[in-house]
Amino acid sequence: MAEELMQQLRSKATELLLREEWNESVLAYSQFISLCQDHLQKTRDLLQPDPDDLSRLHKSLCLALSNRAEARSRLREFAQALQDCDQALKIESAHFKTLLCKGKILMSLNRYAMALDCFRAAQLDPQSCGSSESLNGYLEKCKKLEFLARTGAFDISDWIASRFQGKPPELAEYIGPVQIRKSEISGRGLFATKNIDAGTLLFATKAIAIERSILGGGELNENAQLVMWKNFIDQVNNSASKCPKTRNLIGKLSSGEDEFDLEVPDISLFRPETEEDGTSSCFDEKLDANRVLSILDVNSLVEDGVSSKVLGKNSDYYGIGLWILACFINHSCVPNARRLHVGDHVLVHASRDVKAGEEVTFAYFDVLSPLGKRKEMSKSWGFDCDCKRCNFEEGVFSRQEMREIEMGIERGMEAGGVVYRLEEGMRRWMVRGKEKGYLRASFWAAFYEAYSSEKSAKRWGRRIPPADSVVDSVAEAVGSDGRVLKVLLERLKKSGGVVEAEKALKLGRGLYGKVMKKQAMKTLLDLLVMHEQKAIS
Ligand SMILES: C[S@@+](CC[C@H](N)C(=O)[O-])C[C@H]1O[C@@H](n2cnc3c(N)ncnc32)[C@H](O)[C@@H]1O
Repeated sequence: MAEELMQQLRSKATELLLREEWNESVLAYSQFISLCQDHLQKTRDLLQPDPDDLSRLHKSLCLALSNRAEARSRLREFAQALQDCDQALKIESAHFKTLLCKGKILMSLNRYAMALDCFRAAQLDPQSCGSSESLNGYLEKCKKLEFLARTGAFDISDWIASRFQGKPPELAEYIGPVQIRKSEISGRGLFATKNIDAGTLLFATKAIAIERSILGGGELNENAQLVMWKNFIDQVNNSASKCPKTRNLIGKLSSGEDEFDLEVPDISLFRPETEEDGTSSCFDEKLDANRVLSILDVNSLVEDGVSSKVLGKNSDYYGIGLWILACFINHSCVPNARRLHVGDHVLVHASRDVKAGEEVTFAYFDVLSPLGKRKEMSKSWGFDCDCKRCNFEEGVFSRQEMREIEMGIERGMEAGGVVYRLEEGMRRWMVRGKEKGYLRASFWAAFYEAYSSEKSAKRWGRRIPPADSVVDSVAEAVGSDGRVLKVLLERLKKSGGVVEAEKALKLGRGLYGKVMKKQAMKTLLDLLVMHEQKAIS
């Protein structure tokens, strides 16, 4: 009787699995597994259990656990799916299907080294011959990702060479020379553990959740943004409910209050290989819905896709996401890092040379803007920026002459005139070195306009500084930026020059990172100029 019921349940579960009805299939397998375990226990309790019966039941149980793992992995319930795999492998340590399933789950969780062990073990199973093609495919992909996760040696050259056609390249999660420490800016921050040169990848991480949409203008836009925000919150909650580790990590993020008291998590916690540490049990009490909202408010980032940005495609495109490790980076108006979005990954690299022990910062908003505008933007982020540039500029912007320059801009003063007055002012106020770069960055719009127009360049001639020295000082102060690089590229196009070409490549590395070969970088820089020209015309 029990045998018959088991047979029926097994057929039903298999059918549901084949029909890809994952939830129902999990339920049916769970019933079958429980019956099978009972039956196994009863058979074992017999005075003389039949070894064939035991072996048959073990096989059935192993296969059912393996199939339930497959269904659970399709539902992205990875933790439970892994438990099923481990139970199945306890019964049959070389079970091909289970090893393949476990390898795929571990790969989805970015635990490449462990996934490789599974695929290699599966290769030893004689059953693997029939499925060798897909197994070899996974094995090769996993080897590549394991190498990337270990070395951070990403290369997106081919994708750029194809003008971002097709899917973005497959990337791994990687953590480079950084650690989390208490920050003098606020709460915790990310710090360099060694000297790093511009373009070096600091880390790459995949989003916990991303919600993307094409938004139109007006009221519709506002409604669509609300819907997006709601979907995004649902996605985050969904990820958190399915993975205790994700839940635990989200719980470590700032909700914007009492940042000074927040614990400083060890960077190893963010490595995909690190198992859940058990603290999640007390976690649910802390992570209520309001807290999730505050956490997302403080930590979510707008996606800045390199492909759409460079090609100027889909200007209405909007994506919002949560990239956990990036959440520990504080803002500075003199940032030393940038982010590059490729697919669902964010790659954070140094945008200029960074010293060991220096805090890694990126810009939450446009830092090529004057102090007043930056203060507004920082307020809307819920903090008052207290960086050295803001502190320095507080003093300078209170000068009467500075106010006159700002008023001149409002009244439509010619860009060359603004630049001239600012440069003259800096000479009189004895502003030197980096601080010159700060103020030039604040008035970048005027510099940009002055250098972009032939008429202005002719009119102001030597009374305004040469563009390349301004580009150098702004890049040194605030790191690489597409608009700054563009001025250099325009000059390069007109007058050539090896030094300028090298300088442009260095700025390009600061802007996009070292994740592409020289030729691909040149292609990207050409695309950048073409897009800017289109945007201007
Ligand atoms: C994404 S978190 C950055 C990491 C955060 N410090 C932590 O301990 O988790 C953003 C929050 O950090 C703080 N923050 C970031 N940059 C700041 C700055 N320049 N000045 C003051 N507070 C800043 C603000 O409270 C902001 O809401």
